[in-house]
Amino acid sequence: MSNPSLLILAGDGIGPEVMTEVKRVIEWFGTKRDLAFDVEEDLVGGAAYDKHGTPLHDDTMAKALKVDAVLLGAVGGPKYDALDFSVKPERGLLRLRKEMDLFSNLRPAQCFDALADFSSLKKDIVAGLDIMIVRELTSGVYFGEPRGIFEEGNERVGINTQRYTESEIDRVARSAFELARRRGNKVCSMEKANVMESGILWREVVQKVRDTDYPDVELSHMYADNGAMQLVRAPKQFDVIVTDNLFGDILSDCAAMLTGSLGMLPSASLGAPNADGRPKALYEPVHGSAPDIAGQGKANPIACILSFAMALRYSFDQGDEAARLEAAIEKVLADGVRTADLLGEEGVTPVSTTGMGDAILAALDASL
Ligand SMILES: NC(=O)c1ccc[n+]([C@@H]2O[C@H](COP(=O)([O-])OP(=O)(O)OC[C@H]3O[C@@H](n4cnc5c(N)ncnc54)[C@H](O)[C@@H]3O)[C@@H](O)[C@H]2O)c1
Ligand SMILES: CC(C)[C@H](C(=O)O)[C@@H](O)C(=O)O
Ligand SMILES: [Mg+2]
Repeated sequence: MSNPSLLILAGDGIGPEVMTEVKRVIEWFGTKRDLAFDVEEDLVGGAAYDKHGTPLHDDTMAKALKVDAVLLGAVGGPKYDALDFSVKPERGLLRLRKEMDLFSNLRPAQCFDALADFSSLKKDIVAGLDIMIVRELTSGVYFGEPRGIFEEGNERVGINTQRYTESEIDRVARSAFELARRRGNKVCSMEKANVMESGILWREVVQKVRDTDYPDVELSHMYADNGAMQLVRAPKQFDVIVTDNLFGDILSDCAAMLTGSLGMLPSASLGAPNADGRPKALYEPVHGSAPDIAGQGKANPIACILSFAMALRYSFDQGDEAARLEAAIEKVLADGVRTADLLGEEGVTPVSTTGMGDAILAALDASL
């Protein structure tokens, strides 16, 4: 049988730096756990624009549709700020999400014990935190039509459209309820049904899916602005949060900070299962290309490495190996190893991106 296939798209800024550490981890699983992957690499974002004049070449798109999973680093950067909107690096990522139909974006926020003191919130508010944000990823205001900048009278008007069909809401709600059943059995759905019709429909459909097929799962509804406040006030009240594309983007950055750093938060973007039961999937850290620290060896690779752990669990049915990798990261943090974004304690000297990779590989060796 051939090895499972991975397409690595490291992208821009710190993307290639953190992905270098992920590649070492992938090699480790191949040599030490007999879990080898066929890895192919390609360009996305600004890196693809520099070579091809487009943030995602059609050949790369075709490869992404063929492989078992895609791992992505990050896209974007100030060098590309002035580009036409249609070829901006971020469009490459949005095309991947849309054409792979990755409608369910899982963004866990877990607080590692060793970092509870480091969160901007008080320790008792975040210690033991384990929530999962399910963000709808292929619709809503990111993709709705009409959109654009138009002339209207003697001025211009910028338009984006929030649009959700019942089936789009239904499928992401199901993925949230399925996940909840494997966790704390609780879903909180967030929208703004008080001001948006799309929010009214969202609330109705989520409730119907629950009443019809998931009556055993506890469901609550919350306005997304209150949700943001509650995430900072008492985040442990949540188990699974399901929300739309834009609210999910914002709420997941907020949740990331509960865990100490944006450099800690992984994500999985999943589509419908193929014939073999494996979903179309793309794994990426929640953070961006961090232009302020790019090229300095300072980036925290943990979010990207944890994204590979999610790939092991959700694409390759290797939950035990994913847990091994997560435990190695937990051990490294408990031992006090810190990249610069995780500083806060007195007298700690930060390690580089590679230094963090070295420590994680050593902890993996020690796990054998
Ligand atoms: N999925 C993605 O590829 C993605 C996500 C968000 C932003 N972006 C893009 O990235 C560029 C920069 O955006 P931004 O500055 O708003 O967000 P960002 O996530 O790149 O950075 C925000 C802050 O967090 C820090 N940070 C982020 N990841 C880190 C890591 N791994 N280790 C240490 N510190 C880290 C950065 O140094 C910065 O101070 C923009 O072009 C944006 O569009 C891409
Ligand atoms: C880079 C950008 C397109 C992206 C988004 O807005 O979805 C990012 O912020 C994210 O959270 O993955
Ligand atoms: Mg974002």
